[in-house]
Amino acid sequence: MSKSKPDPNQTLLQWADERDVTVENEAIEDRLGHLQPTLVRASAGSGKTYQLTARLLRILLQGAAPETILATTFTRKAAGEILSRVLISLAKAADEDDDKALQSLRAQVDIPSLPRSSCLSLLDNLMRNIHRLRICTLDALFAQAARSFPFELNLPPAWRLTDEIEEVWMRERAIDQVIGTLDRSETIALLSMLGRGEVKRSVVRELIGVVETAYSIQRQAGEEAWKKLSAPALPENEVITRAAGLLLTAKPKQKTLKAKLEKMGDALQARQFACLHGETLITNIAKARRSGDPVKLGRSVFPDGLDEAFDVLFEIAKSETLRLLRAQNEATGSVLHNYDYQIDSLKQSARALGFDDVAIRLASQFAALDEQSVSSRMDGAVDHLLLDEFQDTSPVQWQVLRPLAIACASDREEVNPNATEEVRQIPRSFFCVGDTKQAIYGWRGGVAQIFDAVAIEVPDVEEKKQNESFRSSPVIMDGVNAIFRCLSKHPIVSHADKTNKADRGYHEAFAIDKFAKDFPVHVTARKDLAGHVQFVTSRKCEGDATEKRMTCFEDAARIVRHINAVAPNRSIGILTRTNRGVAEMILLLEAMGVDVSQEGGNPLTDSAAVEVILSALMMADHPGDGRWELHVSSSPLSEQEGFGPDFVRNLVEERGIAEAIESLAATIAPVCDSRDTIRLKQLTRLALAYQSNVAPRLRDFVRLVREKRVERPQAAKVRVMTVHQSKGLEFDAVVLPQLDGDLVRASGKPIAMSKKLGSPPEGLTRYLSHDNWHFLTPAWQKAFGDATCASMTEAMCLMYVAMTRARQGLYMVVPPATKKSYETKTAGSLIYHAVGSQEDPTQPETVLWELGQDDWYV
Ligand SMILES: Nc1ncnc2c1ncn2[C@@H]1O[C@H](COP(=O)(O)OP(=O)(O)OP(=O)(O)O)[C@@H](O)[C@H]1O
Repeated sequence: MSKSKPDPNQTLLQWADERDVTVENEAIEDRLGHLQPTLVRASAGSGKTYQLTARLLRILLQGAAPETILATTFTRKAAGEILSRVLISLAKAADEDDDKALQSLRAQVDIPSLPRSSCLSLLDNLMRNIHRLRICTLDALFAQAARSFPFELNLPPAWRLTDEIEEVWMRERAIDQVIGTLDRSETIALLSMLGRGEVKRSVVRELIGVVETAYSIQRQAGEEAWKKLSAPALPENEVITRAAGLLLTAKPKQKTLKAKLEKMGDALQARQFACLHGETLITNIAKARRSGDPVKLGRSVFPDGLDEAFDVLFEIAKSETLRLLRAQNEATGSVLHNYDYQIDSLKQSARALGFDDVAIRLASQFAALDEQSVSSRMDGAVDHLLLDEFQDTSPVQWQVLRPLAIACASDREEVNPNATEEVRQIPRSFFCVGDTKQAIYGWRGGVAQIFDAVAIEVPDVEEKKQNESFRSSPVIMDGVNAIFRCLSKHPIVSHADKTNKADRGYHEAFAIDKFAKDFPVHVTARKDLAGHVQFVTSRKCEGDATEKRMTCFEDAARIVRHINAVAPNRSIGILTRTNRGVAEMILLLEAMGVDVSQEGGNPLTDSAAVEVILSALMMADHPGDGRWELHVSSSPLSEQEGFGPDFVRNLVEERGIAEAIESLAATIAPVCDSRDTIRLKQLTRLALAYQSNVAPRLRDFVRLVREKRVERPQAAKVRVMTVHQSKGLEFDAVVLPQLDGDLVRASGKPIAMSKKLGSPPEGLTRYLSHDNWHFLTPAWQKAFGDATCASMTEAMCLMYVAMTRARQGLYMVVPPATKKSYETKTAGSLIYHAVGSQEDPTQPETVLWELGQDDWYV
């Protein structure tokens, strides 16, 4: 029977189904052959999601069953975006009236003869099996995988996942329990060790700091890793006495030298070494030993005969510094060990686990399993693995994914031995895409070099590069190239001491230089688009850093208001470094009358109506506290008969939190505007979800509402967010008002020493300020240097992500520099030197650099 025309008795889908199986699939398969394992290193806007979607569609068009495909990405939003792109492309291509869509799908999947009927039948198949197609975040995948290994992972029966609020709550309880295990003298000793000899913070704050920064890495490395950094013993007693004598009897001509030697000699004689911490003379001794020059103080050279005493001084300072660091490390390890026990017991008894818990348990389990067993137990066989945003994958996550990746990339000639009968036997495949220039989640454990691990560990991977943007105009690309390819012009790089690896500056310079040298020339397919790049100083401001920031924000807000007024349909993204910056910017824009929304949303407490309801709940929970009653008394709620703490408590007890809130909201609704009404509805929805908790308490719900961000249903054209939140998004114009903070800020994170990338660290230490790095062994100096390099690289990545969100307009506002040389370690200064601006950066309201035309939006 001819398959060229539909049988009137068949549905179009049945006809298409049959056609596919007999004719077109053969054509498609012939055309596709085996899919080579592929690793795509792609620049911003070059269509990573587009390519991943193309690969996914090709696999599906080849006839693979949806359940054999696993695609992962970084956020739920991105996962939703991929799925909707798959469905929309198919739906449009299946539409008989849309020839253009079919052509563009053919181009996307690289099958010029792709019949429309195949799109229709695949769409139909997918719609019926949508639940089988796994496009998810790594977190979701791991949670799902953990369900296949409940015994091996020692999971409590009927376990569930925690949310971020519950995690914080459990952490606080576990810290309380840790403190409960210590008596007063132990607490003081612990605090002193954690604070390296000083008690600066309360025990709770100190422990929260330790847990936040170090718990996750200790879980991978184990407590023993904190003992790897050793402290040398003090020189022998008589050696110290002799050195003290040499220092005290020396006769330099200059008074300053004499005073310094006496101070040092006295300290040695009295065995009081505390004054050696941060002592310039020690730094100068280290410098002289490196260069071979004599030891100096300022410009004055010490007399001969003191070298032995200087070496002893240095050794004492080294021993003291490393001894305190070692004690701090051991205290950190032991307190985290205690914390681990407490949090684990809490989670076991609540039968709850966080995403990190799941990933760590899986990683240790998977390390012991072979590829086939992992693949077969991952909730059904995975034949096709597609990894998006790969640069943000952590070493722990890669440990879990590696066996699957290797299984999918190997044996491509063979079909999966675990595949069921019904599943079409399609050769397996592996695809991975990401951009190391966008690795901005180092703090979560993401390591851009993981990318290189894929190239080495996955067999036969074909590497591809993609640096053509489908997003940005030529002007934006020229701007991005001009900045990032010339970063090394900054004095941080050109003046760096390239001989001193114990110097933080050396590693920072190295990172910037490498980023610039590795930066590929970006080109664009959007040659038709106009564009404008402008780098300006703000108005003059004599105030402190906060006032200077606010002046930049105000000037940035004016740029936004102008573009929004003349081109209201253009999308504008204002990207800040901090959450605080987001809140400040929103207030400013709202005060200027600009309709603005926040990415990720605000807590619902941005609505006065929600605040009133929360006060009513708090009033019921704390009847003795008059604040809540006072707040509620000025609202329509108080006009209800019998309204008071008992009224609300009874309402909640009888009808549950969600219904009680709905009822209270109904009373307020008549005086609410549409924005408040939407927020009230969202509050009710939040209460409905919260109600399913085991023991819902009013005050915990109020806390949840105050912390949880809820997006407005419709984003405004002007959106404010942090650079981190802007990842994956694009705007017609991007405004960057916060380019003057330190590029790298102290994170307090421990430093890890690892032999092999992706394997757990062998040694851990708390941070040591950079002027003490000369006391470290070369191996530890390297570990500190690598961490510095990683932080600086991440700062470059943040700049890159921010600038490449722009399609056509890019506006950067910095405060006027304090010196003409503008040699600060800030993004603004880097840009200034990279583009070779000849303008005076100390002048306010000055265009330091500009490309393109300012009427791009007409
Ligand atoms: N080959 C292509 N042909 C036409 N348009 C494309 C192509 N690839 C991507 N695009 C379009 O270019 C824009 C950027 O694509 P996409 O979001 O996939 O980039 P990306 O590489 O994921 O970007 P980023 O990493 O910066 O988030 C999108 O609007 C997309 O539809």
